[in-house]
Amino acid sequence: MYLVTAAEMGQLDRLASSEYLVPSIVLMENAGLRVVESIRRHFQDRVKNRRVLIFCGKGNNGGDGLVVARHLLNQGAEVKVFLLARPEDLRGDARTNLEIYQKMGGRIFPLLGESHLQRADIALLYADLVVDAIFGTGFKGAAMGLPAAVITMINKAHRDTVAVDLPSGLEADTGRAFGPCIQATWTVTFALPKLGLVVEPGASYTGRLEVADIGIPQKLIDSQRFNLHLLTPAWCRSRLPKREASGHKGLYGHVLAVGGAPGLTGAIALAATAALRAGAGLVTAAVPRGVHGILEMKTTEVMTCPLPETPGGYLSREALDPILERLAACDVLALGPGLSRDPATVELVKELLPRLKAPAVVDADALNALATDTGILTGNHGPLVLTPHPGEMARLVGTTAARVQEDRLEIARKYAREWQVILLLKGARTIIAWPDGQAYINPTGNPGMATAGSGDVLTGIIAGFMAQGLEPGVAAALGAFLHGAAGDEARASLGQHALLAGDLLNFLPAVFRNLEVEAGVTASLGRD
Ligand SMILES: NC(=O)C1=CN([C@@H]2O[C@H](COP(=O)(O)OP(=O)(O)OC[C@H]3O[C@@H](n4cnc5c(N)ncnc54)[C@H](O)[C@@H]3O)[C@@H](O)[C@H]2O)[C@@H](O)CC1
Ligand SMILES: [K+]
Repeated sequence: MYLVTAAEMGQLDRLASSEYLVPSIVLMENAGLRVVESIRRHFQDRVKNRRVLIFCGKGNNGGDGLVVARHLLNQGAEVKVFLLARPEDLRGDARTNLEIYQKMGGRIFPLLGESHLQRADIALLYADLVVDAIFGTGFKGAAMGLPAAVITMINKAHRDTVAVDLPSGLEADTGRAFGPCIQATWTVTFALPKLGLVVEPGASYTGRLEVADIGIPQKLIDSQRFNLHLLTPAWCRSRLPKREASGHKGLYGHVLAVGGAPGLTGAIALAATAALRAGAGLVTAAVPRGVHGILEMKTTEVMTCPLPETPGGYLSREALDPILERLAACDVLALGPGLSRDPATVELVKELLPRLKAPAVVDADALNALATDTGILTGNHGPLVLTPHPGEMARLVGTTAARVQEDRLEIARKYAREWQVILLLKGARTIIAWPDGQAYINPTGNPGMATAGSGDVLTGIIAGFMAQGLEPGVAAALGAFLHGAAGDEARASLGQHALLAGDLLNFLPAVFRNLEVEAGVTASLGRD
């Protein structure tokens, strides 16, 4: 599903009216109606006598709020509209909707100064629901003065709150809030999700996200060349590798996982097992000779291969040829889990990568090895998926993790293009940037997954998908979604504090099953 900026959404709204002759007031009516339907679901269809407070700004977001007010009034709710503008300041469709509402006897309370706040504050004590229609995509910068005071007052009241299109105070394009911002219980956004709703901290202000169809012609949406996407269950389902009725393990690819070091065999065991869980037919884990026996004990379905090691037990430069030989019989390399930063191993990685023909997933200490010479990435190389966390990304590009976090999307996109790799930048709302400029944002996952070994599982899943023939970019996106979804399943059963990376392996089957059998999971996300 496309993710859009405020300007892109505005352009769609305008083209719907100018090219397809959909009157803008029809779009506003549809927007308001979708919010009313969502509110009805919230109240299990019992809206009569519900006390609903609707806070409206002077723009079209406020206009949507007035449509909501009219329909809820018709349906017997006790509606109060607090208007953060003088009625005569409203223009166009918003003004029309204000006038209709007033003609129906709807009540408007002005919120124009400090002296008006108290009435709203008291009403909030008794409210069953707050509708936030103060600012939408037209908002920029920080809420200050009276709107800031109103937003703070609403948040302090801790009432169920539905945000219309966006939580007020949030910037649609950045997901940042430079002043107070509505903490929504849920948000009904129109036509397509806005970027700021799905990246942090915006996603936390947004609450549960619903995407509502307001009648923008699908043909118009399809004709746009947006290059930012939100991963959805429907997208993932349609890209799951197929299993043939007559299939055998040779059909589903062979992953070679290279990594491991003394004290770090768990990482490679997790990655290798995850590749099998993702459906790879065969997985071989190749590790330093000294820890080979340990890996044999830890894993059952995984094949293992001992490699030359340094006196300290780390992979040595002599492992290069055996790895290349093994790889000739494999479809994909997963490089990095538990590899260590021993200088000999770093040299091995730097010699190995330029010689790869098979596609590879490069993670953990293999990324740290690359950080010592990113010339490998700017030169000729085979298909690569890099899976850095912000710290590893910072080392790769010579900056700090904080700077990477400030500009996650642009940094991921820039280096995916520059290095011609699939760049999966981990963190809350993982980004998967493709070299052609397309980028995907993953909505699954939770803080319980910030635990040792979680990244190794992701590496294995992606490699497992690549082994089954998926394009590296699709494998990375699908892998991120399923990995996060397994974490969400694990949290639902175990809570987030006790979650272990190994639990992700155990919950992956449920995630696959849900994707395979659950049609229509995306209903709440609208059209794909
Ligand atoms: N045809 C359309 O354009 C449609 C628009 N819709 C709604 O319209 C919204 C966009 O409407 P608008 O473009 O009128 O803008 P908004 O209603 O989002 O609000 C913009 C108003 O806030 C002011 N503002 C911006 N930043 C501010 C700040 N930091 N502090 C104080 N005031 C600030 C602006 O000057 C403007 O008056 C969407 O979010 C959506 O809810 C829907 O009705 C669907 C159709
Ligand atoms: K809003």
